[in-house]
This record gives sequence, C-alpha cells and structure tokens, in this order.
Amino acid sequence: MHKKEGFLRNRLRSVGFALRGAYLLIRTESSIKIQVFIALVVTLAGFYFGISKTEWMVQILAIGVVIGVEGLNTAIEKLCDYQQPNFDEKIGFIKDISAGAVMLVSVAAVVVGLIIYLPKIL
Ligand SMILES: Nc1ncnc2c1ncn2[C@@H]1O[C@H](COP(=O)(O)OP(=O)(O)OP(=O)(O)O)[C@@H](O)[C@H]1O
Repeated sequence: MHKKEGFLRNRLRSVGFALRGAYLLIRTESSIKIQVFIALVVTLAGFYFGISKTEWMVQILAIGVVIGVEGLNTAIEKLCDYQQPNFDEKIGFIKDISAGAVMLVSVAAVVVGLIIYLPKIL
C-alpha cells in the first residue's frame, strides 16, 4: 500500500496504529480497564513481596496473555456487531467461544497468582 515510503516508515506507521489500538482498548473497554487495574495491583504486590526473577517473568507473561486475549476478544465482538447487529445464534456461538478463550487464560493466570502469593501470605 505505502510501498514507496520504505519498509521502516511502514513499520513505524503500524506501531503507531497498534499503540492507538492499545490506548483505545484501555480507554473504552471496561473489561480491559479491570484487567489493567488487576495488573497494577499484582505488580505492586510483586514489589511488596519481593518476588523472584522467575516469578516476575511468569507474572508479566500471565498479565500480557490475559490482556492480549481480551483485546482480541473485543475485536471479535466488534466485528460480530458490525457484521450482524441483530440476534443471530451463530454470532452468539462465536462470541461465546471468544469469551471462553478469555476465561481459560484468566483461570490459568489466577492459578499462577495463587501459586506465587499463597505461600507468601499463609
Ligand atoms: N448478535 C447476537 N446474537 C446472539 N447472541 C448474542 C449477540 N450478541 C451477543 N450475544 C450473546 O451475548 C453474550 C455477550 O455478548 P456481548 O457482545 O454483549 O459481550 P460483552 O458482554 O460486551 O463481553 P465483554 O464483557 O467481554 O466485553 C455473547 O457471548 C452471546 O452469548
């Protein structure tokens, strides 16, 4: 599309779009807001309890995966609403599967949190 302008300029443009997407997600989506809030709380908890380097890596990965998958789920929901604003069983099924994916990674993230923090609290 913007072939003439060179590879680096196009990459930078894409990074700009992605940053705008991340900003819009955090500004407009309440589920992402909650997840970002939880991410901040567990980050503070990480400093408070002085978790290890490995625990930080797993925690950061868990946060990134949950927020990333939630972002994709939001994109799928928007696409569904754009394509089919009316009630549609197939759309409901697609949205349920997408929400199910968020739930699976969220449960894994909660288990990670429990494994890291339960022994430090009890
Ligand atoms: N057009 C539709 N046709 C049939 N069922 C739908 C439709 N839109 C939503 N649903 C049902 O409602 C559920 C919630 O969909 P919705 O798009 O409102 O997500 P949401 O509540 O905004 O999710 P999130 O909290 O992740 O943003 C879907 O999983 C699906 O079961």
